[in-house]
Amino acid sequence: MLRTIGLMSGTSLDGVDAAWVETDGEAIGRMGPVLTLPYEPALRRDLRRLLDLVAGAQPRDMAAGAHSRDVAAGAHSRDAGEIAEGDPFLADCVRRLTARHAEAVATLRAEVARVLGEATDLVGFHGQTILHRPARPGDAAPGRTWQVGDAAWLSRATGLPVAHDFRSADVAAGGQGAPLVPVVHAVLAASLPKPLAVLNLGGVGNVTWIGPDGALVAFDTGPANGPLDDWARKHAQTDYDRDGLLALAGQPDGAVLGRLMAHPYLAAPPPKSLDRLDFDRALREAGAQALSPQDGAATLVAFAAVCVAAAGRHFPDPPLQWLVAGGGRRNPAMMRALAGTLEAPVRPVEVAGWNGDALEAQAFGVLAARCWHGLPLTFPGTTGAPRPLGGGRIVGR
Ligand SMILES: Nc1ncnc2c1ncn2[C@@H]1O[C@H](COP(=O)(O)OP(=O)(O)OP(=O)(O)O)[C@@H](O)[C@H]1O
Ligand SMILES: CC(=O)N[C@H]1[C@@H]2OC[C@@H](O2)[C@@H](O)[C@@H]1O[C@H](C)C(=O)O
Repeated sequence: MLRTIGLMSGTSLDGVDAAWVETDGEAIGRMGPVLTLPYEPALRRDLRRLLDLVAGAQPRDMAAGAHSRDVAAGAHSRDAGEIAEGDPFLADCVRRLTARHAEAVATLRAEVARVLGEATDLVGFHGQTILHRPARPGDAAPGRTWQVGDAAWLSRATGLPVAHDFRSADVAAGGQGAPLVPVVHAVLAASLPKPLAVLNLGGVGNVTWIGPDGALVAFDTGPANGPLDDWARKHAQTDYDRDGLLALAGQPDGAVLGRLMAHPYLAAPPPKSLDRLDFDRALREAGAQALSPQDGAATLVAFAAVCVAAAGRHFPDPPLQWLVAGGGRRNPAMMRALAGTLEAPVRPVEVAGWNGDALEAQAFGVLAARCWHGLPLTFPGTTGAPRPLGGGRIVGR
């Protein structure tokens, strides 16, 4: 087995998660220490600005109707906006982001040596997604997904081989390029009763349905914490709605929620995936901005839960339970909304003995090992890949 460190910097832009995992890509041996290194506020702000700049003056965010129009017309904006490779602001963000990842690897390696007396063979480096525009059904042009981070620099800094660029081969083959973690959910859930739904509530939500025969259906559900974080930053001057206090003090607005629920993304069949900013325009057009801080937060939470319920309607069979990972499971308003909307029990992944904060980082350790061994990362049921597809590249092997 390979001794891996998986690194994930998610759409919440809050920091880098790192986890040590022993794996051959098909089975998981020991799970070692994990850690999160938060980004300093200036880096968070700059990454958030980078997303806006890359989306460009005419972001392909999905106002109600845009998804179906795209599907019908087979066209949406392909421009990568105002930032291109080599831009000095981008380069500076990448340098600071990669340095923080190197720090995470160094700190975790020291901890692994201390606690387990073990070394590390391979790093799985997701990088930071700054643009995600996979092809939609009917699109003639190929899609694009862009994760930034300097894998060669990280490899030199750590002296380890680094697997990276996990999504682009799938997108080039017509897949969605996301979600990638489902194959790892399936490994972890091997002994759990099926059908099972594993829900990740990050900036964006994604779900993996695992059938009794191991079949996978996975896709992004809709916005989860992303718009809520933006809302809390604007209306409560906090990075996120800690413990759901703002949302719990408000009421979802029926009219705004009704307009959001009509969004074509919810009814669109999988495969499907989202950019962090894809719903911003729809939220504005639905009138969310006019709500009070409390009602706005409650409405965003309710909408995230409605998106998850809509996702459940795309499963072949209802799940026996929903296991929830990601920061959203720490938000009592979110968990309450899910419990009120979904029919099966909703529980944090910790009930299965998993670590809901480290799951994605652990997954990128496993995906790095799969890349190393040439095993597929994506499947027709997960990203809509035309067949099981390998992905990722390794630097420093
Ligand atoms: N105590 C809490 N109360 C409310 N929300 C919380 C709490 N802890 C974390 N969160 C939410 O979880 C978010 C972070 O979640 P997570 O780390 O899973 O996201 P991510 O990995 O960056 O995103 P993605 O999975 O989309 O890539 C925070 O931005 C916040 O919205
Ligand atoms: C393009 C991209 O980075 N997508 C992320 C994002 O964050 C959550 C959701 O949207 C998910 O599809 C994906 O991440 C996880 C790790 C995945 O690929 O499984």
